Amino acid sequence: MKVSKFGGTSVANAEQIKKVAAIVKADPSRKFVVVSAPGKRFDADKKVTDLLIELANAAIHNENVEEKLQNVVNRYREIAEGLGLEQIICDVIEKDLRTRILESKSNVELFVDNIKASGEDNNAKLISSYFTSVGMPAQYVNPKTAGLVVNDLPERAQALPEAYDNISTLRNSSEIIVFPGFFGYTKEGILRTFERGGSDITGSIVAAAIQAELYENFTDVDSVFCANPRVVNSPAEIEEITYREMRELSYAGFSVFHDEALMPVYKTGIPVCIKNTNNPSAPGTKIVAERKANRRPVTGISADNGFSILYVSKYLMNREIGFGRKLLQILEEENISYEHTPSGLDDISVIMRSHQLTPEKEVRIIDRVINELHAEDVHFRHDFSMIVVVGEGMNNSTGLAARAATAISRTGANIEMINQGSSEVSLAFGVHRSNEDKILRELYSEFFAPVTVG
Ligand SMILES: Nc1ncnc2c1ncn2[C@@H]1O[C@H](COP(=O)(O)OP(=O)(O)O)[C@@H](O)[C@H]1O
Ligand SMILES: N[C@@H](CC(=O)OP(=O)(O)O)C(=O)O
Repeated sequence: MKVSKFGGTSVANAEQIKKVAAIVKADPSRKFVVVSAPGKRFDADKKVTDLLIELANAAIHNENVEEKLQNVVNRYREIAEGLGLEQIICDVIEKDLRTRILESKSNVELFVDNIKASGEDNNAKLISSYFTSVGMPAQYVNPKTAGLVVNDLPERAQALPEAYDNISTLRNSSEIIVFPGFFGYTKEGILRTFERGGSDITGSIVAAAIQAELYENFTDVDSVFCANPRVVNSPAEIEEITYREMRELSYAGFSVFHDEALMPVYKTGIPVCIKNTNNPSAPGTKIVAERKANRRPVTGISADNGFSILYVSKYLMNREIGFGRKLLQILEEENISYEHTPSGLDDISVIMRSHQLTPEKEVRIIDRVINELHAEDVHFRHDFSMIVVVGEGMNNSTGLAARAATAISRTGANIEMINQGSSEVSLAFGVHRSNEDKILRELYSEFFAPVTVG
């Protein structure tokens, strides 16, 4: 049995959904279909999830929501029309959305999560009706009924262990299960969404729960490329990649697959295949526990922006027992997670995602580090990118860091931080955001340009 997840671009309009039906029909083992909300139909288009966020924000600010609501409903109307479905399904969707809009806004996060999740929920209802209408008996399954229980983190929920047992009972269904991605329910029955891009996570949870032979992730590219194709021209395709390589790359910018989606399949050893809805016969990229070695030490290079650095210096810091712990505790108390902590004798930098910071938090953190840890220089710097070079072959390849640093120096950019992960499958460089793209291109030509991936 396979679980096939179709991303936003694969379900963006009627034409795409017809391709999805053909793909599912072509292989009877595709019994579980996880769907996203309709995504972009063209570059300048808006995803339904973004339209829903606009709608939720308008409602919270007591603005007139009618136009924004119609923007969403019209996307489904257009799809239903193109698929030859009865318009009644759109009336059901509109009614559902109006009910959600009228719910209490006293807890803003809860309200927004509930509106956002309707994108996937209503699309799953629509797609299962379409499957049935073309002779593919299908059943929409709500994550609450299926028991996809999650913890109570708004906009970034995580599945609880019992979710897997609950969902496993769906194995015996004789119909194709159409499951909405992106959200689950707490034990108390509160809806919570995953992080953006989180339908990948739902697919992985379902695949692990039903012990699928394969988790297929259908998107709009033939494979995972060695670098972001929006920055590097025609990057090489990756045939096979390990879970840990993919985790490192997804976390740091390979938006094609959500990094958190790797955990459930990794734990159960289920292989993943990234495939193209627009070209399903292409082999795609396989994500596996172990892959055959190739000649290259580097598998991929990713880049992501939105990082800030907290710089702290204090003379004789190295002699002070507990300094690092106390510093990180201050961040913990501000609910901030960190990514890297490169340090010298008398200084330490803490690198974190900037979205966790507010001007007030920054002032509080600086005050506490000065007053409680008696540091001499404490300041934040923003607008950094992390460029991560990843490959299983890196740990037995000498001179790789030197090659990467030399390539970066050719761009004239300054390296703010270097961090070699202890697993030695990754090497991260902190650079100013303005240099991100040119560094990515230079590193790509250093490690990939002369040879084709085998
Ligand atoms: N290294 C990479 N390999 C392939 N695609 C990538 C990579 N990095 C970024 N992408 C982008 O990811 C996109 C697919 O992911 P996403 O937009 O989330 O699709 P979906 O709508 O299927 O969920 C591709 O169109 C591509 O622009
Ligand atoms: N629709 C949600 C969840 C998701 O996974 O979407 P997509 O498959 O289009 O990346 C989002 O936009 O974040």
